[in-house]
Amino acid sequence: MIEVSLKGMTGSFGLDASFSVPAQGVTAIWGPSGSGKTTLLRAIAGLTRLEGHVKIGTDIWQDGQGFVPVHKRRIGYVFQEASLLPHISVRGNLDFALKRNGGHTIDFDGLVDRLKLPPLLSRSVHKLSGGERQRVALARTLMSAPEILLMDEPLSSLDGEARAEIVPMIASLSRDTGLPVLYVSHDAYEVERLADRVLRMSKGRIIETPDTVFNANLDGLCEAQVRALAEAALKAGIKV
Ligand SMILES: Nc1ncnc2c1ncn2[C@@H]1O[C@H](COP(=O)(O)OP(=O)(O)OP(=O)(O)O)[C@@H](O)[C@H]1O
Repeated sequence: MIEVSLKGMTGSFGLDASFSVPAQGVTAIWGPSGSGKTTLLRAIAGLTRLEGHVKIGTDIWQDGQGFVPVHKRRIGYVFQEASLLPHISVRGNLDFALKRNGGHTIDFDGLVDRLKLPPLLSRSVHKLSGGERQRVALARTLMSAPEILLMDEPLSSLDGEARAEIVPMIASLSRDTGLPVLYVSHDAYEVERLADRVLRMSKGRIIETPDTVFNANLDGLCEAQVRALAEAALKAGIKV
C-alpha cells in the first residue's frame, strides 16, 4: 500500500491530505488549479517537509520519528517541462541516469523500445519535439530504477496528438512493470484513460477517494469529468 498523511502550511496555503491506495497501477490526484496537487506530490517526495507519515510498501519515508532525505528515496519525478541535459544526445541523457542508479539492473533496450525511442537515440535533445522530450524524460527517470513514479502534469504542455501517443505508454508501463504511479492532473481526458483510481482534491484536502466516489458531490463537474470518475471507480473494482 501507499499510505500518506501530511499536514502543514506552505506559505499561506494549508495542506491536510490523507489517503491509502494500493502500491500498483496509476493513482490520479485530480483537482482544480490551486487545490494543492503539486504541494502534496512535493511533500510525498520529501521536497517540502510537512508533518505526518509517508509509507511506500514496506519503506517508511517519513513518520513521527524519522525523515528520509529526498536523495535517498527511490523516486522517479516527471514534471510538466522535461529538464534534459542540453548538450548531449538522447542516449547520453539515458546513459547518464543509468550509470547513477546505484547498480540496479535495467532493461535498457526494453525501455527504449517501449517508449519508441530507438530512432531518437543519436539525436541532440534540443532538436526534439515536446512529446519526444517527455518520452526521453520518462525513460531517463526509469533508468534510475525508481520504486514509484511521481508525475506532475507531465502532458499539459503537449498537443492532443502527442498526448494521445504517450497516455497508453504510461498506462501499459505501470501495468506491465508493476511500478506504481501517482499522477497529478486537472485533465479529465488523461484521468479517464490512465487512472486505475482517483483521489480528488480541493482546497488542500482529499475530498474523494476511490471508496467514496459514488457518494461524490458531482455538482459543477462537466460530463467528461463525471465519466472520468466513474471509469476510474469501475477500474478500481468499486461496485455501483
Ligand atoms: N512555496 C510556496 N509558498 C507559498 N505558497 C505556495 C507555495 N507553493 C504553492 N503555494 C500555493 O499553494 C496553493 C496550491 O498550489 P499547488 O501548486 O500545490 O496547486 P495545484 O493544485 O498543483 O495547482 P496547478 O494545477 O495550478 O498546478 C496555491 O495557492 C499556491 O499559490
